[in-house]
Order: sequence, then C-alpha cells, then structure tokens
Amino acid sequence: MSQPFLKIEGLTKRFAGSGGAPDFTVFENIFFGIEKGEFACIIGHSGCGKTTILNVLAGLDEATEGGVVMGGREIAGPSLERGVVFQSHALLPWLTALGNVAFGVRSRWPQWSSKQIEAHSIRYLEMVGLGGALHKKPAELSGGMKQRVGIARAFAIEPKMLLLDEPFGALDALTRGTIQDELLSIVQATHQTVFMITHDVDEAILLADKVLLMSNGPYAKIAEIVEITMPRDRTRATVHHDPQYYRIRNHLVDFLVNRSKTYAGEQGDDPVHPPVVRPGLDGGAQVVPLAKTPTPSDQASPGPALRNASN
Ligand SMILES: Nc1ncnc2c1ncn2[C@@H]1O[C@H](COP(=O)(O)OP(=O)(O)OP(=O)(O)O)[C@@H](O)[C@H]1O
Repeated sequence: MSQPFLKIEGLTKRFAGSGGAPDFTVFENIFFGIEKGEFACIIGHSGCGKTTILNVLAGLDEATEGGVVMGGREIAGPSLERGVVFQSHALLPWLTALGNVAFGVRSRWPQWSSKQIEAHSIRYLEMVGLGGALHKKPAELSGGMKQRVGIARAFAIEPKMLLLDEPFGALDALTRGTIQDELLSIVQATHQTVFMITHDVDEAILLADKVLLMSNGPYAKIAEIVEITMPRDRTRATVHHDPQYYRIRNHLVDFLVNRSKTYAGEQGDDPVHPPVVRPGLDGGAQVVPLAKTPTPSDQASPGPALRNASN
C-alpha cells in the first residue's frame, strides 16, 4: 500500500508533573496521513492539543513519543519545506509588506537576483489582493491585511506543506469570508497540501477535503476522520445549496457538542485506524431541505457510514 505524503505515527505529548503531581498527557497515539494536494482541517475543543500537533509538524516542538514523516523523511526541526501561518500574523514590523514576503523568498532561493525576488513576492501579494499596499509597514495595515501578508509570505516560499493555525480567528466575519475565498482559489490553483486548525465548522466544510475530529483531552485522540464529500469546486456562495452540507455540518456539530467528551480515554478501539465517516452517504442518508438553517433536531444522528481508514 502506498504511503501518504505526510504520515503521523503514534504521536504522544506528555508534560512532567511538578512537585509530585502526576504527568499530564495531552494526547496519545495520534495516527493520521495527509496525501499530496490534500487539505486537512483539525477540529477539537480548546486544550486538546491541536497547536501542539501543528508545532510538531512545523518542527517547532517535539513529541514525547512517535514521529512525523514527510515525503519519506522524518521531520526534525523547522524547514522552508513547511510554511506556517499563525493566528497572530507575526510580521517583522520594520519591513514593508513586500519586505516581509521578500525576506522569506530570499531565504528560500538565495541565488535569485533582487529583481527576481521582488517580482515573485509581488505576484503572491497580488494574489491576496495587496498589490496596492506593497510598501506599507504592518502598523499601517488592518488586521485582515496583515493576515493576508502572512498568507502571501507562507505561499511565496512554495512550501511542500502549509500549516495554518486558526489563520482567520482574529478577523471580523466579512474579512474572514473574503480571505477564505482567496485561500480557496489559491489552493485550487496551486494544489497545495494544507493542514489547518480551525474552530469554525463552516470554514472546515468549505475548505477541507477531510476533517480530523479530536476528542477532548487529556489523552485526546483522533476520534474520527470526516470526508467532505461535496464537489471540490464549491464556493462560499454555493456550499449551503447542497443538501450534503447540512448532513456534514450536523455530524461535526454533534461530535463537538455531544460526543467529543465520551471519546476521551475510550478503550478497545484502534488508534492506528480511526473510523472514516461520510455523513449521509453509504446508507442512512438524512434528508434536510435546501437552504434550511440547522436546528437542534437536525443534529440527531445523521446515520453516517463508518469504515476503517487505510492510512
Ligand atoms: N509547558 C506546559 N506544561 C504543561 N501543560 C502544557 C504546557 N504547554 C501546554 N500545555 C497544555 O497542553 C495542552 C494543549 O495545548 P494546545 O495549545 O496544543 O491546545 P489547543 O487544542 O491548540 O488549544 P486551543 O484551541 O485553545 O488553541 C493544554 O491543555 C495546555 O494547557
């Protein structure tokens, strides 16, 4: 069987207890894979360890046990092969938007001329709608614009893997929607492989090919992998016209509200093969009228089909 592009195997994070307190296990035995060109979102309650997992993928933190293999090589430290966008934009305040993007591009391709670096950086800033703000410093940019610079900077180094930690979490709903659209079109054009943390179920359904659902900590784990089975050309304007949207949404909300607690510490299941779920497909389809706002009664069991993950 072929190996996924990114393979997470038996990842465990424990913190040693101080002053005689027992060790604290945030998560244990995390296994999942991401294929090249796939967009995976991870959702789970606060504190279950999502950022810790992303930091391990970025090479910024170490797991207590287990490892991560990308493109056949073990991840051991930060690399320009992985671009990271944090919730806070983390721009260099003394550089312009162009300077911030060019900084990463220069590190990635040190042999390039200044002209090449500038042209490449401008191309990515234009992609996120910042062609008119190239020479502004972070203090002169709005929150949404700063986050766009962060996204342009991460994409411009053309990483093999993009890691996004709630990149739109601090933005207002309108700006968030616009940047989601921009991200969607860039990802569709570049076939970028992405791992993204979000708390927003709708964002995950719009952007992801699959959603990893994490149970609550301590001893958090990947409880399910939900496939987003809607056509890839979905957009923010059309996604909720598809009845499948409600089935998936209800399944995700039901997990977060009702089931995420009971998965913690559950015995007898197979962490190497978390169940793969396709809500509403392969039997038990739940019929929800078009363009209907989900109600609590919609969140009753959508009858998902369960089968084992192959990675
Ligand atoms: N140095 C530390 N010592 C002990 N526990 C820690 C330490 N650093 C982090 N933790 C714990 O690790 C857990 C996971 O944190 P992490 O930030 O990865 O969670 P998260 O799922 O990303 O949360 P959020 O959604 O709120 O960002 C938390 O319970 C946190 O308290």
